[in-house]
Amino acid sequence: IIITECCSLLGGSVYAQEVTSPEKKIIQLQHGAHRLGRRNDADMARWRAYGLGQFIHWGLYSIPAGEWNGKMYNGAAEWIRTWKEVSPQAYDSLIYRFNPTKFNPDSWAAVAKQMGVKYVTITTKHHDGFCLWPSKFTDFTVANSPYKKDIIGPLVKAYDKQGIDVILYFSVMDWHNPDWRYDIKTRDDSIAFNRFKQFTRNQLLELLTQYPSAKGLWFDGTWDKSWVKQAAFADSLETEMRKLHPGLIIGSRFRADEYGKRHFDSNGNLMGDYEQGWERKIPEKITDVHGNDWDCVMTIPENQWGYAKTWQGHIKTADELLEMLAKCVSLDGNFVLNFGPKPDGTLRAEELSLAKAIGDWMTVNKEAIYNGEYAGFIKQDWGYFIKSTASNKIYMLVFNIPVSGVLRVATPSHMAIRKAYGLDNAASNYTSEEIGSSTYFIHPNQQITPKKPFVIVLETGEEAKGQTGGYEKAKT
Ligand SMILES: C[C@@H]1O/C(=N\OC(=O)Nc2ccccc2)[C@@H](O)[C@H](O)[C@@H]1O
Repeated sequence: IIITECCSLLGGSVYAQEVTSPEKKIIQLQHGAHRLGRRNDADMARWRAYGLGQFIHWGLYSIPAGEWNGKMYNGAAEWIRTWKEVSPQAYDSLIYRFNPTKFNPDSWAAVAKQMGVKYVTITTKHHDGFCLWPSKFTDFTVANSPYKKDIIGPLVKAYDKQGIDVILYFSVMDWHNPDWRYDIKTRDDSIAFNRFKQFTRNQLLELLTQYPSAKGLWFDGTWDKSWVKQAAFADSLETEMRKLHPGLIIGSRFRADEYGKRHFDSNGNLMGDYEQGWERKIPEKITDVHGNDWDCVMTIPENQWGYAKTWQGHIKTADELLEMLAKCVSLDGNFVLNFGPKPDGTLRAEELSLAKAIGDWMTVNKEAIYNGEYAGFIKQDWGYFIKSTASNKIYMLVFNIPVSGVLRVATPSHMAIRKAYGLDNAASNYTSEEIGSSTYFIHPNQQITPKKPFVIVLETGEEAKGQTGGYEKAKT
């Protein structure tokens, strides 16, 4: 600044010096990310190709369903135990009312199959500590409910039978366990929490041993200081789980590094195999995901994961959810839609109807979603581009037709469009017109008045050498 000031006083001018930022100091970490960049093994490639997933939140919270003593809880139904109107003991006594007589995992898996999901994430234990499997490490499980039987095993079996992979959701935070602590302040806290850490390790190894076909673990309830301070323990537990279950997929929410950094370590590197930060939100552009794999988990109402008697506010439509799905896959992510089954084991009508609508669309358009990845095309207002790692085709997922009726496409340079046709039926074809360098209009050959989002397939190829089409860049 001084130089600039002197020069300006002398009437000179100082061009901005290219200030090279000092080399970013790498912090030596024992418990940070153990891998840079994406996992490139077959198990992760399978996860990357899913596109569409189902989340299931089911447990004791499904019984009150957001209502207690006739009053409605205005938070997320699965958090009702924390409501000041609810005594923890009274909530925990719900175990004696858990008896989903109409639970039929095959019917859930059939709904998921028709919907077109490739994987399901199911709550084995949510924050309330109630286990949907007969864990040997606590009495607070289905085994001691009127239902008595294991829920997770039959669910895993039913979904595996449909060819839908299973990821097990596990909450580290466990409100029922007396050794759970939000922070470690005293020696007694530390003694109790050490017991809790062993309990957590025992349950996780138990789940991986009982349900070996599970492809991954979706961790939650890991944001409190007590767990954030367990960098070394969590790191060695993650290593132990991966050794017990080669290929296991674990997201960025499980553990913090030794400086308490979560999701991304102190050097900005992703912890775990994919970013788990997109809860009820979707990245806007590809740079928001930093080249990582990621999933977006989404509720149908604003914020209800467990079954809630009445849904407040806006309930997302099938078209909204399809657009979220398209946006996620177009930005290299998976879209995971949540279902909150009723206490009797049935699914609510609104969820069944949305699953059907999404499934009907997926039946026609699934090749644009499965194996989808970022296409590298400039985003256009009419919708989303997805490139298929399987077909190598480019898919245009159209949600907003311009008044001109013509869809603009700017291809990565030197890529020409050879052919364009509708996925709904190849007869609905389109003509591509080159209007500029690597820029095209896609003209429908007939009036398109679709009622649903639709997909145009682009077959592309290398522009002939030297074919500049006479488009000279302006000299500025
Ligand atoms: C999928 C959801 O995951 C949760 N929480 O996720 C969070 O990401 N919580 C959060 C996010 C930012 C800061 C602190 C907590 C749970 O509390 C909720 O009941 C549901 O299971």
